Amino acid sequence: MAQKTALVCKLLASAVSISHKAGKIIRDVMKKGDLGIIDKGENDLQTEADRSAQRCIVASFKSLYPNICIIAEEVDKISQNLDVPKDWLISELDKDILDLECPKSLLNVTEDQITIWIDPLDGTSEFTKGLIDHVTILIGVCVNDDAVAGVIYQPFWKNQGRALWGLVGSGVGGFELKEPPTDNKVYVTTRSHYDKTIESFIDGLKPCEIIRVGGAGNKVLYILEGKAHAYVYPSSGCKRWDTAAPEAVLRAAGGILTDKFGNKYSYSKDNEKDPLNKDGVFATSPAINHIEFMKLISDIQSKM
Ligand SMILES: Nc1ncnc2c1ncn2[C@@H]1O[C@H](COP(=O)(O)O)[C@@H](O)[C@H]1OP(=O)(O)O
Ligand SMILES: [Mg+2]
Repeated sequence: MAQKTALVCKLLASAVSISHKAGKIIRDVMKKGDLGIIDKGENDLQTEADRSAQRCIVASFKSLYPNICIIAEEVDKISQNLDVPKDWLISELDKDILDLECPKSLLNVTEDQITIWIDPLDGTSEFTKGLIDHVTILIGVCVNDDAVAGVIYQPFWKNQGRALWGLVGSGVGGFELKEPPTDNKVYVTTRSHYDKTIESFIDGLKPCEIIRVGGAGNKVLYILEGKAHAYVYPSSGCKRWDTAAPEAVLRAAGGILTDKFGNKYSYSKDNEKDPLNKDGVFATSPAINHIEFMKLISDIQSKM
């Protein structure tokens, strides 16, 4: 008898397929040239690409899994309109993901345990400035408190886009996992939310190389592709939809993401009303001892 596909694997297979369509929607908005920028508040923008990509992703998930809790970044009326063109409703399941063996611990997960956190366009500030390589689509599948599966989709990778995925207990795919250099330490941090607090942290980390780029998904990709040892963001501002998918892919690769005290964020649906990662984001490569790294962070904090 054919084995039933586990729910988490099905959700990841959907996420990969849906991300390809949302990526095409984002590329089309960019091609059209009118981004329809709205300022949501201090240093927090939204464009037609954010709105349309979210509508595609949420409408597709809702039509396939009507009972699963979905939390997406954009909360305005347009973004919440799920009456989308028919070809925006993606029901295919990515075949490579369906071929994966689901880790034992995730085999019996039920719909009520799941929360899907969605950032339809991470790196909006960079997108509006034409820094399209910083942009990603983030879809994180969480079971109770934990981010267990995720897709980081780069819509502008080689002009066609690619989906990078991870499943905790199984592995990662869609890219080549690389180790960071063994000589000097490289840290990646914010481009658009840089301030005095971050500058002091960075000063405490020296000697090192600092790379400033946009997007939480993009920064975790720097780690996964061996271009950085850690992602350092000591301030508030990033939300659970920014970190759910990146954390899942990073964990699947053997890395860790926590707040500045070394504590994990919870991705349960209870966080819907307060999704802020208020104690920052510190993510490390599988090649780095996260506990040792957080001791260094704690020393820097005590001196500030
Ligand atoms: N102060 C903030 N206000 C709004 N969004 C923030 C803030 N800080 C971080 N973010 C979100 O976290 C991501 C990573 O931050 P940064 O690039 O500054 O390191 C950003 O791309 C942005 O997501 P988004 O672009 O989806 O709004
Ligand atoms: Mg974001």
